[in-house]
Amino acid sequence: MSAVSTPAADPTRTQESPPVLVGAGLTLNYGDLRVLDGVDFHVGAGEAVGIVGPNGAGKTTLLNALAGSVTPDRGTIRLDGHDVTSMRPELRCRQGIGRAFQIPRPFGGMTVLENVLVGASYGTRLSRRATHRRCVEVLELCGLIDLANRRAESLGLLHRKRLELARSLATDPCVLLLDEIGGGLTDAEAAELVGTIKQLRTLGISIVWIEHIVHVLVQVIDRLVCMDAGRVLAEGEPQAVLRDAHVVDAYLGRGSHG
Ligand SMILES: Nc1ncnc2c1ncn2[C@@H]1O[C@H](COP(=O)(O)OP(=O)(O)OP(=O)(O)O)[C@@H](O)[C@H]1O
Repeated sequence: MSAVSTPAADPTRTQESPPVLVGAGLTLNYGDLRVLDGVDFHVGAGEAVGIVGPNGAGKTTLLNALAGSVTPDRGTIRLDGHDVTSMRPELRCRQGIGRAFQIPRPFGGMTVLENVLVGASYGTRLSRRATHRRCVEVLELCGLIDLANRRAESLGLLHRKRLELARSLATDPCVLLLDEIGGGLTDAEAAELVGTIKQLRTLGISIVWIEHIVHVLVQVIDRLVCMDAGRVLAEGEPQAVLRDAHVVDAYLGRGSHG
């Protein structure tokens, strides 16, 4: 790994922001292809970590492993100190790992509010009244309250992305995993999305965000991780990582980012 890595990136650190979600030594193969190769990753309480890297670096697979939709061949994943390596994704969701996907797939035939209600009913154990209140809060936070009764499939891309975010927030996550949610947005729309994600940070939610639109990502994150070929190539203070010669060579120099 590059020398950019800082002591603050040590998963054993015990400063104000203790690690909430930790992956240690994560290795995963698809047949002969090693997609994750001994990845150590962590995000602290209230911390926002960005992940960049060239296509095929293993970024989404890392998120899949953290969320539980794939199980690593080796390594462990801990949430709040508890081993969740073998825990199914729906149970991890109930334990506080929320996820928003690159391509929003709202439930068709349902309104915006109903979509968010599904997330809240599924991910939390709140009473009916509290669930409804939570959904209203989430819709307000995501700028969707005025569209609550609109059919989800009638939304434009930005609002679909907001709904994707709202659905995952409705599950009451302590860690939110975001996979290229800025993709396809105009600069103005991406700026709006940044505003929303900054608001989430004020609620103390930890964020892990894979994003090729680096200038958008760096407006939000505390720490940047660059992956290449299933490994962590560099991590640390975002601008320092972006200046790192290995990162420039493996990622920025290839022009694969947005
Ligand atoms: N289910 C799968 N079966 C076989 N190979 C897979 C599978 N999922 C991912 N891969 C391969 O694993 C490698 C890493 O994929 P991954 O999607 O994690 O990369 P990524 O860094 O997220 O890339 P991108 O920026 O293009 O989304 C790629 O070579 C991909 O083709």
